[in-house]
Amino acid sequence: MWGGMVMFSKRKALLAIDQGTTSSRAVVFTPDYKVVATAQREFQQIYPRPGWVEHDPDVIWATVRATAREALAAAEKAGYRAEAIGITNQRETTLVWDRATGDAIHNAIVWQDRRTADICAGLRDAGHAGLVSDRTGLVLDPYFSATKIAWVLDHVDGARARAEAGELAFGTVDSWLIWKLTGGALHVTDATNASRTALYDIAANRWDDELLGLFGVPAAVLPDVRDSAGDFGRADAAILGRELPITGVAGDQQSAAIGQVCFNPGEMKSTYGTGAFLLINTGDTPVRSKNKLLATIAYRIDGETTYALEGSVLSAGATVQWLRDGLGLIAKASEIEALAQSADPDSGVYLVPAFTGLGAPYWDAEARGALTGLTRGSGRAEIARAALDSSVHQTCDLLEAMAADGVEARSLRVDGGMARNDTFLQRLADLTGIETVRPASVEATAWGAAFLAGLGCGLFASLEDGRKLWAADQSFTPAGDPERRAADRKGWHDAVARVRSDAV
Ligand SMILES: Nc1ncnc2c1ncn2[C@@H]1O[C@H](COP(=O)(O)OP(=O)(O)O)[C@@H](O)[C@H]1O
Ligand SMILES: O=P(O)(O)OC[C@H](O)CO
Repeated sequence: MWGGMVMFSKRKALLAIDQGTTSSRAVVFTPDYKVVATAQREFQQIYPRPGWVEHDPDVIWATVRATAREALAAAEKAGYRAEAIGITNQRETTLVWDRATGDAIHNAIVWQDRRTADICAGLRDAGHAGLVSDRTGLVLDPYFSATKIAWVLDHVDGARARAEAGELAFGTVDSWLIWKLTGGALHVTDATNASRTALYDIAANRWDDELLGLFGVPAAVLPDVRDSAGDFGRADAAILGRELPITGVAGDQQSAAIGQVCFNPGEMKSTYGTGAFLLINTGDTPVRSKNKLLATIAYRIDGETTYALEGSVLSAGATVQWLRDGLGLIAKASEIEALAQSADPDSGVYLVPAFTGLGAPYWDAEARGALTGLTRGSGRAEIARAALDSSVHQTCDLLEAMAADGVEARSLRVDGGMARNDTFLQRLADLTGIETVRPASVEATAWGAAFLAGLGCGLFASLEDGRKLWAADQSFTPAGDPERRAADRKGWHDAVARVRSDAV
């Protein structure tokens, strides 16, 4: 007791920084997965040309710093003190900065950006797709960082020469944030983020010289790759108010898979945010898909790599946003549920949301969206239902591709903004024929990073500590008529066939 004041020690907590495509969030968790404080800032999307998507690197950093400070302060007020930071991030998004000044030399080129579609097509035509998929588990598509890095080096005056001279650094958003948080002390990333660059040999766990040559990326720009839990330096006291170790890092979809405790082969999650990303744990070996799914690193802990097979859908929640912002059919995303329920279930209307092309299993960067099957009886409700169904059908496409690769799942754990929508989840169970489970907490992505940070700083001993903390909220059991399902799937495939860039 000093001066009449009783000093209580604060309870331990973990700060997750979740830097997403549309917003930056900070969440402070207790070690038993309770949310103590959150802060969130949306930021501007920059669309310089059709198919191009950029973010301002300084805005990414400013929103992360502001939300982290706000969440830490709120947690302190509530009696909690963060012990460590975990970072999770939109993946593939590419930044290049000047090592001397710490300033980015170009806007971040976002994963959705298609500006390098021609470069990818050229490399495919020249027969390089096999090398890329063998080494990286990825397909040759503008989605991944490699061609975006080369684009920046070739379009900013003098950048290529400066990169070769070691003056520039490349990073995905995690690297950029660690660089900023540590005051430029560390240029690092984790294995999950490295596995999304198309420059990383996922089996050998190293940057690949042949790929660096193929894509024209100088090795001097690359970050050091670390385990997903461990030492990522210390956030400078001047930035967050006090020094804090960064001890966990993973790309956001891998982080969600960790938060959803997909630790055994066959355990699967699907996150429905802007896009939708389905990851199934495939154990200690990457599964080489014959159906254009991605083999990726799920996490690397204590030097042991666990792999996942991933299906990436480019537009899921973004389709709901388009109904809200583009068409004005709804005022809020949540209104889509009631509207879709009022639709004629046999309307035959399909929406193919190929706004930025189609992801897995099509990988058609040039495809563009369509609404098909319209009649005079089709209205707002039918379009809303078709919009929700487009995420259901795209999930079915992924599961069918996985099954064709010999990877089957028994149940699907869902999270992300759209997972609040019960109508959507019931349709998902009905059309996939798989039990669909929503966990008690929808914070899987942020929790995954907090959990990794807890592992990295010794608050947790092993992954099994995470499993004990996961609980289900609601299960959606498949129902519905198989004939209607088959007709629905056929209707979807017909609609997709019409938008394919190679369709005749
Ligand atoms: N009730 C709902 N039904 C359908 N979609 C929803 C609902 N609530 C939110 N969404 C969609 O979920 C997305 C937001 O999810 P979130 O996980 O926060 O995304 P991200 O991390 O990609 O920014 C938005 O695209 C929004 O349109
Ligand atoms: O920011 P999100 O949640 O839309 O996730 C983006 C993915 O990481 C892109 O690969």
